[in-house]
Amino acid sequence: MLSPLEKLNKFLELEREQNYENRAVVGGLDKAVPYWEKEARAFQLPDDLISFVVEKLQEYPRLTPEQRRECVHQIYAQIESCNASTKPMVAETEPTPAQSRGVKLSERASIATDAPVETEQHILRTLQTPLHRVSGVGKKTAEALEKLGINTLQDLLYFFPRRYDDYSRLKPINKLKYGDEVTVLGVVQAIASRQVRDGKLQLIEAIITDGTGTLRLSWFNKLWYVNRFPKGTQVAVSGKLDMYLGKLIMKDPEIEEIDREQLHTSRIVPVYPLTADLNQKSLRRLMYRTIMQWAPKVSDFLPASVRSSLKLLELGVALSQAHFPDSQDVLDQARWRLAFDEIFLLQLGVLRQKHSWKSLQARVFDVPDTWLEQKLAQLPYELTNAQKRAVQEIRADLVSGKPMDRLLQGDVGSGKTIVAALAIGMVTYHGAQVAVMAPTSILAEQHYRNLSRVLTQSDESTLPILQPEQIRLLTSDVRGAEREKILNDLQHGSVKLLIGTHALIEDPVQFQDLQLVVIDEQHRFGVAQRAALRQKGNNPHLLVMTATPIPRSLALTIYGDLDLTVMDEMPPGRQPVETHVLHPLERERAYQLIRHEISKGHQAYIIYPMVEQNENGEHLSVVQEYTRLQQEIFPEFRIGMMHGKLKPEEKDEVMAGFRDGKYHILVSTSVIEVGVDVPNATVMLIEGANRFGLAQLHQFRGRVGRGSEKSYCLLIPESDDALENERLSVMVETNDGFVLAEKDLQQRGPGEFLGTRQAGFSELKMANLTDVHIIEKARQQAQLIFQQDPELSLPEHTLLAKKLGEFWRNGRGDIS
Ligand SMILES: Nc1ncnc2c1ncn2[C@@H]1O[C@H](COP(=O)(O)OP(=O)(O)OP(=O)(O)O)[C@@H](O)[C@H]1O
Repeated sequence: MLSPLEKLNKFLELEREQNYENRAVVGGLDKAVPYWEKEARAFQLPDDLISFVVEKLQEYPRLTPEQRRECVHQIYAQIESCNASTKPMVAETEPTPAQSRGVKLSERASIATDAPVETEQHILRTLQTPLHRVSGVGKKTAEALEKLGINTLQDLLYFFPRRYDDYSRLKPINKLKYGDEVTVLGVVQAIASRQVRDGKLQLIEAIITDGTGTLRLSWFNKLWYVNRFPKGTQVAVSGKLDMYLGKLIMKDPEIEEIDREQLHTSRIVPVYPLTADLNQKSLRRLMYRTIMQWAPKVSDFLPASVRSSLKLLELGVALSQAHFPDSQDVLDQARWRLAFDEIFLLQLGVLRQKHSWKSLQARVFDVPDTWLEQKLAQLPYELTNAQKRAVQEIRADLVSGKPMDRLLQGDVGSGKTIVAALAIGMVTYHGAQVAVMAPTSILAEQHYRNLSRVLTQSDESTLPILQPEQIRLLTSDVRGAEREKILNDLQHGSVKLLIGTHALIEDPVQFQDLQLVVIDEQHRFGVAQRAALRQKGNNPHLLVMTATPIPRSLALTIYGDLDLTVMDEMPPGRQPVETHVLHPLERERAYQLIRHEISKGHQAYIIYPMVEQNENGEHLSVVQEYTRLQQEIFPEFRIGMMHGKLKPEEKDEVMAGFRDGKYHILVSTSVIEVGVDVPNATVMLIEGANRFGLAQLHQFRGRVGRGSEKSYCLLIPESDDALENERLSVMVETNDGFVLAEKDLQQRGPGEFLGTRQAGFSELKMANLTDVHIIEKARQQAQLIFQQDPELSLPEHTLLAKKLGEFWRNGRGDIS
């Protein structure tokens, strides 16, 4: 039997669909209303809801179609608000088939008649309900949403539109002009398909009308549109107006069925990301119901002081408006508030992380002045002022009794290795152990070689700090007996310095006395991985190194838990690398420059974006080009080839060969992006340069110009696309890594800039890490709260503490 709300809903649905014939199912209005009213009272629906609906339905027959739609909308809104204040949209038990069948308002109403009174706790718990248990969300929809990472009601509230269609700025059809790019609303008057071009193509044509005129639409090969948008469907179409036989036409427009009820509530309509199993219309309906019911109930975790000082929208309002905005202005405010939340939580977490480390005790590693002076005197060069400052700061950290948390940021070639080596020396001087973690095995191998050379007495340019057997390399390629021996020696303390990839975090790796962790970060490890490696010791000191200069706004956000040392000075004698963007047809000029440099005794790199050609053979690849270069272009030179698919011994052999001058040219993929140090190389040719970000190109370029010889970097994009070349021309204009990083961040956004492997920003849905204004405000507020209540134990911070834990667990993996 249908409940009163189900009956009303059925009636309204038929009304909405203008399905007058079927209205007989629920009887005529004059009969339906008194009957409905009686039943509604028997079901103890709230009196005010009943009288409101009855009053509205009685007006109904006298209304114009436009007013009727408004009336239906008002009834819906009233039921929504009534539902919202009395019961959750959630089935506390598994839904019955009737409950999971559709999206009926009434089902929700009937499920929850005996729902408990909602406390804050209850709401928080309910928001964690898995979607498949939410009434009105079918199994298929729940599964499709799960694919988008949306598992609970709360996730749904934070599942923001991809874009918005602003129907408040619509043009009526009779005002359209040739060339306009517009969105038009109308009803499909006719739609049909026919075969054209000897049956090779299906042409679909439709006519829509909005009462002011008609507009013709056409598509090729979208046969399913004929069934998807039959006559009478209310649609929104977007595209550019063209002319055909003197009449306006929109060719291949985007088309979408429109919910009239939503157009009434908001003229700026959200467009959500979809998967194959979701359609915009039903998803938007689900979102509407969820938002209307739940957004107003969400408790605001931001302390009132923060909200009022920044005049932020209340959280519930911000969530509703971010989905169904009343105007562009409120939408902007809503997005600001939600972006602020994300950065604020990130900053607050970072401050707590720092506080929790700083409250720990760490071992003191003091070295006598004479030790340091003696080591520095053994170097073949004098440290730059920036290097000296970095060494002093690290030395001060190591005697502070608190764990060091330092980020050493220095542009390519600024000499970070020797600074790290001295830090390692200060700790191993006392017999303790050090771990160095790098993001790739090539880089780990490079560090192993460099640090082994610098730290053991192999020639006059090195520091006799460790014996060669005290330094070991551990990557996933090191296996069997060799691995066992390393792990054993590490546990017994005879290995003092272990260098490797994230293999170091794995369980079997046990140190006897780990006291310093050095991470060559390249933004590729998240806070969680740093913490995991740190767990291997007893509050060890931490030094993070990065060669990509990070714009300040970003550094504060992602590395706010670290103290910062910037090495902003290059060793003396460095000349800027002369950079040119060449047309693909000018490749021979590049080859000539390479020949010329090699004839002077120098070496060259040639970089390709791919290891092997893809199926279409579109992109130049290392393997094919290596053969061509060796046979046709440079038969007189020895060429080495390097890419990630080589075996570790092969990589070693190639790198060592290039360093020792056995190869004149090294052709490689991006594996040599960072850390490779061969000062004799003076030319870097980058093919497919358009496929790399500016910061990455700068890293490549940093492989040359490492000595005092003049060096060159040649960029060849795959096409002569003017825009692309414009982007690359920034490389010609500046050698300053900071400028390039800022540009890169603007061009590609933080996700790309930081690299796909960056762990930890999945919780940033609204915020853009380039928005310095929000970052500054969020940082100030986070600092204020943190100074007041570092443990977030005041009653007004209870919700905030909870939210913070949730945010960091979901997005960044850890917070203590
Ligand atoms: N103060 C200095 N004077 C002269 N040469 C130096 C000085 N410091 C370092 N070098 C040399 O500069 C080169 C680059 O140093 P290093 O490899 O440490 O750079 P880096 O900062 O690690 O750069 P990248 O991030 O590109 O690897 C090395 O050949 C090193 O020996």
